[in-house]
Amino acid sequence: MTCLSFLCGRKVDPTTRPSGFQDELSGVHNVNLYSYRELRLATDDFSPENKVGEGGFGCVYKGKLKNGQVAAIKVLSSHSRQGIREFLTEIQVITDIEHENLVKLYGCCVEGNHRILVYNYLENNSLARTLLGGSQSGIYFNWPTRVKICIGIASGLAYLHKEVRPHIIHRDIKASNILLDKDLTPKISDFGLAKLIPPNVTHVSTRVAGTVGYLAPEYAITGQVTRRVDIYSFGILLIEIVSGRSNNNTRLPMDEQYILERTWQLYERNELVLLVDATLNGDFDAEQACRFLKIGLLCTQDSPMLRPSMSTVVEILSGKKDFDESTITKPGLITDFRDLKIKSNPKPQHHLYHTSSNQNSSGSDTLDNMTSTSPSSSRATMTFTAICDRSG
Ligand SMILES: Nc1ncnc2c1ncn2[C@@H]1O[C@H](COP(=O)(O)OP(=O)(O)OP(=O)(O)O)[C@@H](O)[C@H]1O
Repeated sequence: MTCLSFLCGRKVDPTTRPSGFQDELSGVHNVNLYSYRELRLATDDFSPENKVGEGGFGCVYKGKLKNGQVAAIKVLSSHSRQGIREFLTEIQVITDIEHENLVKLYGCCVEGNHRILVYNYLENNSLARTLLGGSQSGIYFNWPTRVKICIGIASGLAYLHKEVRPHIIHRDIKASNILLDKDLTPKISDFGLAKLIPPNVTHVSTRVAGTVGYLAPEYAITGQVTRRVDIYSFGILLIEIVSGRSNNNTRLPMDEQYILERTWQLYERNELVLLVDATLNGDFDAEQACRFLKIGLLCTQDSPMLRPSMSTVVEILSGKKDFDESTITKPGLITDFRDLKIKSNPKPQHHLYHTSSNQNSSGSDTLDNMTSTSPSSSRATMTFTAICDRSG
């Protein structure tokens, strides 16, 4: 492994180098650069036995690096233009960032057409696969563990939003992007869609990208990204963690399928406790659990300005700060913008809440209209144009 600044630059064959690579990384220093050979050796030539998962951009392998570190080695699909863009963003955003609740990027490999990211290896997979993925994982998430996970994710996000300069908006907070280490400490991962917010800027306008079910309505409509977009997604995730179910479950009766609608119904009936995961068998602090669900509602309020900042959320979750329950207003519900259409190109329009039959492990569709993915991608990523059609 070579530890280099990309400014000094290790020479990469210009004929095979991904175009724009050095330009885009011109501000990134101290990226560890691994040779392809080292990563091949680390993973026993990327053997299927070492494969630990697969996402939209390629396979992930467990491997042992030359220095003895165990790593997760994410090999990006060589065909995917989106993969290159997100690969670069990931490096730009999280190189040099360290926080207990953020995944650590050890470095990358850029050799010929190979583009590989190397992370610290996290033993207990993602929340989507474990907590929301049924009982097969064998992990029991008791109530104190869930509390720790919720506060950990909130702390990681608060750090991105407030501590890091420039501030970072993640844009794809969801259960499959929360990995768990051996102690079930949560680590936010997948910074491929993240946006850096320059000083004194309140929002950045982009094309809509994110995951249906976690997407803040105002962002889906306007494409304006603010930190409140992450806060909305966090609110959904918080409710998922307390309830142990994913945000959209089509096996449930119609009026229970969308978790946020269900939470609001139960809140209005003063029956929030019914939403708490039944697998806890009543072994939880009911007052705290209902409080967490109400914080989920605070974070998903329709008006972005009413959502608390992530640092406030950390304080409320940890019981250091109170909030006035009577201030909770109606959440931004998918049903409120049923006529928001997502136009897929070149196929006919898809409603936001029914984008496609392809689903990722958390049961969510991923939207990203920046570019198209390789045909082999397992992720439901398509070319989209968001249009707001209120004419019915
Ligand atoms: N640092 C890591 N340590 C251990 N396993 C990991 C690590 N990173 C990823 N994985 C495994 O690889 C799988 C795929 O991860 P990846 O980030 O590529 O995609 P994803 O987030 O699951 O899906 P998508 O690309 O659709 O968002 C994860 O579900 C997890 O099982």
